[in-house]
Amino acid sequence: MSETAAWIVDDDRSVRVVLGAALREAGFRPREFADAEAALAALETDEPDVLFTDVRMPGASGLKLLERIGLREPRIPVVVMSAFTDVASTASAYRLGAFDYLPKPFDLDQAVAAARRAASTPRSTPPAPPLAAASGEPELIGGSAAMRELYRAIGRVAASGLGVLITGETGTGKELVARALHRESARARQPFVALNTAAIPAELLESELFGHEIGAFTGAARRHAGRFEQAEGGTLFLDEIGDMPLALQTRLLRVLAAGEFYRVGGRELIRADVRIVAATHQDLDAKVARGEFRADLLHRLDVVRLHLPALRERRDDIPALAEHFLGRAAAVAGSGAKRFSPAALGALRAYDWPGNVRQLENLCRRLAVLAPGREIGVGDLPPSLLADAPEPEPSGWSAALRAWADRALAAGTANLHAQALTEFERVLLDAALAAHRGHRQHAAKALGLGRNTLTRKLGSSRRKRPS
Ligand SMILES: Nc1ncnc2c1ncn2[C@@H]1O[C@H](COP(=O)(O)OP(=O)(O)OP(=O)(O)O)[C@@H](O)[C@H]1O
Repeated sequence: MSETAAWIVDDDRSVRVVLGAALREAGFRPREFADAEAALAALETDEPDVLFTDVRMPGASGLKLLERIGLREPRIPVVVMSAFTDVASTASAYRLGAFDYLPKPFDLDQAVAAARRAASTPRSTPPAPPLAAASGEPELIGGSAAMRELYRAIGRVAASGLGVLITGETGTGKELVARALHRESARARQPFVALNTAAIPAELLESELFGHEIGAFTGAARRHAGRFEQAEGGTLFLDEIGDMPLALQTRLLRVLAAGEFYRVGGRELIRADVRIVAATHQDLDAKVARGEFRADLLHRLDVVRLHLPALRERRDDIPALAEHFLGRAAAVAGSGAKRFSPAALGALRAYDWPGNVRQLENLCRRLAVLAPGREIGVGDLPPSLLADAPEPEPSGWSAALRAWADRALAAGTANLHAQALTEFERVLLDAALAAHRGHRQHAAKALGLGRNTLTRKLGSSRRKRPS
């Protein structure tokens, strides 16, 4: 590769050095800047083929830099790097014309791949105009890797205006994602209209979608604007699209293809400038195979697919969600601030949540009102939740232990057995004490040890603990 100039703007020297080295190795010519002002000054006389920028820096932020580059040299592809991976940050970067958004800490291969893509993409697309995001709606919560990836995808596709199909089990937040897609799109100031296909009787669905004229059918006493009309210029969210009857699927497909429709019983042709975001918890490909869903409609809706993982597949998000819902529910109920004990949070984390986030939210609402004390303990949780909790599997840590042992043996580490035992006890004792807020007697009981044994072990584990 001929030498392609890659600029790195980051106040963190270690990021500049590590990323610079990786880019150099990949054939780029890196140049480093500690702040946005220095990069802007350099732009007076030189120009990179790709520019990486951090967001939070002393002086002008990376987003400000992106905006200024957009005004001066809109063809320079800018890759934004940030630890802030929520939908709003990601989407505002894309709105300001970012070429890509890398969540920090990032993988160097990912960064190099982004640089290659940027350098080889024809530079003709001007950035989309900036747009103030509406707010006040519930924000998506969760910082697990799966959710961060989702925020990034939302940020990327929101502004594109493409049709999106959101898949995921019931209660995983599909409607919230649809709202975020709308909020971060150029249609944000137009209406967001939702229709749950499964909640409306099949015979009423057509007039719900397309509206009807007076007398179009028995009981149609007034002209009614359908959801398509209500959503004009904005986004129509079709939830549970898999439940749409075949005849209506055919009509929907025609409307989407033609961009216009008639109300039921109407003669006036109505324009449909609507972005469709559809959602389903069903396997639509299987429905297509069974002849229950039109393949051509699926292709039309499924331009981009966003999958929402089940809550049990991102257990790391459970404590933050639970605390958020509990705080909100307690405020609404006026029942005073409450919190979960660490052991209760552990139990919530272990449960499988077949109803996903909605089930967790409902439980928190109940607990905010019904749990007596300020701290919600394991005993306040419904027994069904505890009975279903799977026995934790030791296989996860035994694999990690094995990997550690293999490495330590290869490195010729001395006293392997003693080291492993010390660590084993330390982790167990710390976990039990944390779960019982430092109460030794309770922690000992939970571990199946006598109190004196626990105290002795604590003494020796503290002595052996590396400083
Ligand atoms: N990541 C999240 N952060 C905060 N709240 C969430 C999150 N995910 C879901 N919720 C909340 O959980 C509830 C269910 O979410 P939502 O209605 O979007 O799910 P859904 O997947 O559309 O469900 P269904 O398939 O049953 O229609 C809502 O009250 C929503 O606000």
